[in-house]
Amino acid sequence: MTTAQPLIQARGLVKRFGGFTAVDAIDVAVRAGEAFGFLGPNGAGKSSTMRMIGCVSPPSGGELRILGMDPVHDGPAIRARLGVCPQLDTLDPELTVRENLITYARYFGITRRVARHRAAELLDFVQLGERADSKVEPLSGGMKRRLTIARALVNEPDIVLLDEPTTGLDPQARHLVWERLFQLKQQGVTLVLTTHYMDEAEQLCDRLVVMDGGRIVAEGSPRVLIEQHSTREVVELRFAAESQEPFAGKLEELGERIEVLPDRILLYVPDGDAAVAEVTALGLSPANVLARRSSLEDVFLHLTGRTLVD
Ligand SMILES: Nc1ncnc2c1ncn2[C@@H]1O[C@H](COP(=O)(O)OP(=O)(O)OP(=O)(O)O)[C@@H](O)[C@H]1O
Repeated sequence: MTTAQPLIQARGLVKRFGGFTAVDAIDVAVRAGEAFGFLGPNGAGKSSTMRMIGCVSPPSGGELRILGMDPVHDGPAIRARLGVCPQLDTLDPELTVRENLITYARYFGITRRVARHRAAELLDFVQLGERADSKVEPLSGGMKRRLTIARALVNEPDIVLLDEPTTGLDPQARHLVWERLFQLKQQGVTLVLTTHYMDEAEQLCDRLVVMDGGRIVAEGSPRVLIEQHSTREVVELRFAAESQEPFAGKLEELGERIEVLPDRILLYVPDGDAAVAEVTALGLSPANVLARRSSLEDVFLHLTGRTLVD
C-alpha cells in the first residue's frame, strides 16, 4: 500500500437490517493523518458505518477497504491496527484503571512488561495517572471516556475510531476529551469520529461528511461546507408570540435566505449587525436577538430542512 492511498476507502457502501437500509451506498475516503468526521442526527447511519469500518458488522453491499485490506476476510489483521472507542463504555468495572489497559493490551499479544509501561504513559496522556489504582466505577463519565480513549491507543493503532466521543459529557469534560484528541491529531494519528454535535465536528475535523437518512448529503472541510451552504453570518430572532410565521414575511427582504423554526427565525446574511439594525428600522421588536457566525448546524438545516439536535 502506498502512502497516497486512503487508509479507509468505501465505494457504494451499504448496510441493511432486514428490509431497512441504514447506510445507503456511501462513498468515503479517509487519508492518513487527517481527522475525519461523520456528522448527522440520531439514526443517520453513523454508528452502522463505524461498525463496518471497525470490522464488527459486515457490509451488505458495496466495497470497503481498510488499510488496503478487506474487512470480511482480514478482520483480525485490520482490528489489530485499529483503536476503537465505542459509544458506550465497555470498561471492566472489576478491574482498576491500570489493569483495564494492561488486560486490553494482552488481547493484542503485547507483553506484560510493555503493557505496564504503555499503560503508565497513556494514563499520563489522558490525565488519569493519579487514578491508576482506582476501580473504574467511581470515575466520572469524562474520566471513563478518557480511559476508553487510552485503551483505544494501547496497540499503537494506525487509525482511531471514536463513536460519539463526548455524548453525555458535561461541557468541562467534553473540553478535556477534545484537548486529548487535538493532541493526538498533532501527533499525526488518523482519527475517524462520529458526532451529532456541530461544534465538535467544527473544532476537531479536518474533513467530514454530513449524513442524513443513510446518505451523504455533503462533504468537505467545515470551513468550505459553511462557505458553500450558508452565509457568513446569521441573525436568530425570537418573537414572543404563539407562532414565528407572521413575522417571517416582513423579514424576507433582509436576508439571502430565511428559515422559520417553531421557536425562532434564522436570517442568513453577510453582516449580522447591519441586519439587526435593519430589523429594528422595520419597527419589529423581537424578544431575543443573536447575531453569530454561520455553523455546520446551518449547513445541515439548509441541506435537510431540519436541525441536527431536535
Ligand atoms: N441492529 C440493528 N437492527 C435494526 N436496525 C438497526 C440496527 N442498528 C441500527 N439500526 C437502525 O439503523 C438506523 C441507523 O442507525 P445508526 O445507529 O447507524 O445511526 P446513528 O447515526 O449512529 O445514530 P445514533 O447516534 O442514534 O447511534 C437507525 O434507524 C437504527 O434504528
